[in-house]
Amino acid sequence: MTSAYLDATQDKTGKARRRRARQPAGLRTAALIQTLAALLWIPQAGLLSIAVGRIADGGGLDAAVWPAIAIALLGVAKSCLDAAGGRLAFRSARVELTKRRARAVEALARRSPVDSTRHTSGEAASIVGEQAELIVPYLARFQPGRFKASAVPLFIFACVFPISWIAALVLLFTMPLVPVFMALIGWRAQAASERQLQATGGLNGFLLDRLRGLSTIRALGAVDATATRLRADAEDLKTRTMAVLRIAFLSSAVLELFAALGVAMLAVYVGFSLLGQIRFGAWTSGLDLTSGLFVLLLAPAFFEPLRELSAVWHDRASGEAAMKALDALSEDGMPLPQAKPAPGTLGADIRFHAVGFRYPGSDISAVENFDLHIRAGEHVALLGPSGSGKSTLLALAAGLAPCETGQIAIGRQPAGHASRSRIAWIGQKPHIFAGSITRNVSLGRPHVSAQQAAAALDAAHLGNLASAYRNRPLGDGGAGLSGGEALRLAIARAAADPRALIVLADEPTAHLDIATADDITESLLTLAKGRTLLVATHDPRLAARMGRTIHINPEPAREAAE
Ligand SMILES: Nc1ncnc2c1ncn2[C@@H]1O[C@H](COP(=O)(O)OP(=O)(O)OP(=O)(O)O)[C@@H](O)[C@H]1O
Repeated sequence: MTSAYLDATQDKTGKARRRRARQPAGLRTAALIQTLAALLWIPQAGLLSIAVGRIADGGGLDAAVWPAIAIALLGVAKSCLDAAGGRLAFRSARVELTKRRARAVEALARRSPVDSTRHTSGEAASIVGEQAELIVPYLARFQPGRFKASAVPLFIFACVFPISWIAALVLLFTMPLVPVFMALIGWRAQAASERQLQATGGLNGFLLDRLRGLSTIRALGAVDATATRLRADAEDLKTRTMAVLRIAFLSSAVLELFAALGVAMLAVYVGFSLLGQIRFGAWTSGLDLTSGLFVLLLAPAFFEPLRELSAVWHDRASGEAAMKALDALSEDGMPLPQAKPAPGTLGADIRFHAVGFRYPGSDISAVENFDLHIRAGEHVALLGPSGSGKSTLLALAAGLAPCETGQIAIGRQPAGHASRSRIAWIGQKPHIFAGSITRNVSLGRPHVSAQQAAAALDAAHLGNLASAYRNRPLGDGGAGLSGGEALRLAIARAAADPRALIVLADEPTAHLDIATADDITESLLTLAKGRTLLVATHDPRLAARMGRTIHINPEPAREAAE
């Protein structure tokens, strides 16, 4: 069986290109098994016609015993083959889905977190978790169904033609109408399914985003506007889902109509032939009961695979749309730096050499030709106006995005995968997970023990809070913690990791009152003892506590040792 579904692969330049991929071997075998099961109806129908013919010729019930036993045995074999084929198809489809999901998740994990062209989290979760499931019925039911629908009618046609050319002709003329109409409908179904999946992903993304920002929405009185938008999106999704369902029902109705017409025409022909009213169409003088019944029994079986195919026709549209969405997720955007580890130790000094960087889709460089050497154990502040590229420099040093020009070395290693394990990052808005404080500090890292997490909490002056929350989990997004406490928790996360030789902190004292800011500064300095510290800040009090301050301007950076 030839290939039939789309696949996205990466060429050398990282661009995704589409090609037709071969079906998994399991699906091809499953299609063959299911087709064989359907073909067993031909000998069953033959035996049934012979048995009825013998009884009608006065042979009595005895003449029908052996055919009846053979029919029963064939029936058992048919059921077993059908079940085995279905099972194999389902398993192969799930394996294929897992492969595609893994590919999409790996591609997502390869992308830089600072790439704003990434899919929204809600949309990605919706595609990987929910929409991807639509691939299973498509592969497990539609693909074998299509093979069956192209093979079984041919065999039945080959059996009917030697008995009656007119019956074969009826089948021949009614059959092509079915695929033609289904193709026409399928065309629209594909577009409708894509629109529906887009709406589902969009709604999920919107919902997740607004749930995260619920307190902002409430605080600024935007609840009504958000609810109205949500209602409009839900209505839109409903309309698109109904469009898909309408097309699915229409395709089934069209097929049932043509199948019923074909069977009815054959029944009329066979009936009148047996009554002796029609004497043409058969190769011999006319149809007898055995051959007439055989043709009549095969007629529904001729259309059966096509009817089954129409029942799963909309699976194709939604399955291919889901594959497209999953493949789009698998496309690479701005990758995390993947530089191969160089010989030599990681070290704790940072060297920026002629570093330049531009965000995807932006015409302006966020950082241009930046040079700086930070010695191991040194504490440095990056000071500069908003938008001058301080956070970007920190992200580049953390190996969260590749430099466009120049390079950054951590010790003797290029900033990237290897160096990330040596760096602790304290972001502007640390994410606090729902759960215990200790788990929020250890984050499940195997090299961070419960004792290290407790010591880090003490060092970040969160010991009392940790005792108060011993039996109580923190709420979603850090509900229950003040802004200063959330920042201290982020400091504790960094302090708990004994492998982190370098600490990067992005505006750790922003939006805090002077007393809390001073407190955070002290915690940061305690954490950074014996480690390299690079802080992006607007806070002159924090900068004054560092060993050196680097002033950054949007123009080429200038260094001022203080
Ligand atoms: N993820 C992003 N995608 C696209 N552009 C971005 C992204 N993050 C920052 N920028 C742009 O890059 C430039 C530098 O931003 P950056 O956040 O590094 O500045 P900053 O000096 O840290 O600013 P602030 O002090 O306000 O935090 C800005 O023009 C900003 O709009």
